[in-house]
Amino acid sequence: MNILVVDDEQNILRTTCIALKTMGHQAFQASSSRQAERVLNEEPIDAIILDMMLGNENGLDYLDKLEAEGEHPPVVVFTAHSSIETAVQSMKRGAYDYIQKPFIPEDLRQLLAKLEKSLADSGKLKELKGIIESSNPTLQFESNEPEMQETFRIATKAAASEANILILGSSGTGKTMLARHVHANSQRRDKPFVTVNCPSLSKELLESELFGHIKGSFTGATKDTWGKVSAADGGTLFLDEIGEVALEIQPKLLRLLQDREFERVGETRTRKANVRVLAATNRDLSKEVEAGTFREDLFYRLNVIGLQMPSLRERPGDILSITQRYVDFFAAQLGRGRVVLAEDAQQAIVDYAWPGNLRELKNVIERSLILSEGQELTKADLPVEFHAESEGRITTGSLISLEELEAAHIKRVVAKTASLDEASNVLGIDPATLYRKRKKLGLC
Ligand SMILES: Nc1ncnc2c1ncn2[C@@H]1O[C@H](COP(=O)(O)OP(=O)(O)OP(=O)(O)O)[C@@H](O)[C@H]1O
Repeated sequence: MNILVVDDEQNILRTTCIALKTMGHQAFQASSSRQAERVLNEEPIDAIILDMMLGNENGLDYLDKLEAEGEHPPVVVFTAHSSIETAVQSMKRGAYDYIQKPFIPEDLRQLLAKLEKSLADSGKLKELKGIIESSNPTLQFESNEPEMQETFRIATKAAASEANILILGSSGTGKTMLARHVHANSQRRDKPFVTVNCPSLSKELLESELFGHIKGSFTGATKDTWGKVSAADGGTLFLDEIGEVALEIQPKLLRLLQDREFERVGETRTRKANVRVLAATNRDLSKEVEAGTFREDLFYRLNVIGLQMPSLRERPGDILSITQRYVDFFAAQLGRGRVVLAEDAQQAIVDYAWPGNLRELKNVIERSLILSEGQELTKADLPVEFHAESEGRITTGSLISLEELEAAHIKRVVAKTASLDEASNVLGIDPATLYRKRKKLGLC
């Protein structure tokens, strides 16, 4: 851990810092609250050891100030042997624990081990909460399809290494879940898994989100922040939609990958971060490299191991087992007991193109279960796109206008293909024309 010791007695500062270093921590020192503020602004501190007697300052006042400012690292208070009252006061005012002076190193070691565990637990708790909130059915990392088996095999093997991994695949194929799976099977599993969603932020905000910034470095930077790179220190940084990162930021990412170095926005001081980077994209990054919109050196650094997530349509042998998982999960959530997938529903699900992949499958099953009743889910319970062929069937020769025929045909081809690019290929028109036609015919 990075620990800040705040004490005005130089020899105590020195001996405590030596003891901390011997225990494998990084020690920082300050002999006044002002110095402590400075260190807190400059270093990602995990815990503070604070003496109650800071010359003519009172440690309790400083503790109150930290509390008033909001979130701060946990504080362990140093108290004199005789002042148990102060120790109790400090705990009431937000200190994590206290230690009496003079202390023996073993007491300090035990207290910090307890603190480290509780920090790790609260980090895990946050992560677990995130997973529960996104309410995922149990994930399936087994497959009947050779291509998917190969991806899972390499992912599991690579998890144990420190290699950066680039996960390619269309939207909703499970890239993020695979990245989490890699982290959960890595040596870093007890450290944070931190996601940065690259396209959701402007160039400036993305840089600050990644590396942090110092107060006043741009409009709206009202206080110093530590970015996600610092938050992921010791763990895994997952860069989602890496293909969207602006060219200006790419050299900074390259430096992080190459030298593990970065600077906060508005600061010249270089910092180190021990992060493993996993990245994902639904773009063809090698084409982006050819087009000059993605740096080749960054591409190779990220792509030490490349994993390809096939689309759901390319995994016909897995569709029904995953569907059953989703049915079981949502049925349990809705208190419906066991729900069976009728044969006509199974057939319709296998025949459908699933352009939105696993995400779409999950949504379709959730929605169908919410809207249906009984212990069987039939084709009739599935959404309208599953009935296009049979209801109001339109064929060549039907007494309808050319425009209606064209609309019906485009709609069915789009439903049966995995992407709009593929649909435009089948239709023999370019993607821009397909877009215009869909718009004109009210299909998008
Ligand atoms: N291995 C799996 N088994 C079962 N369901 C899965 C699996 N992986 C992903 N899913 C489901 O699919 C949904 C989409 O997964 P995920 O967010 O990982 O896809 P993605 O490829 O990262 O999507 P995007 O590119 O849009 O970010 C998730 O909500 C999850 O429930």
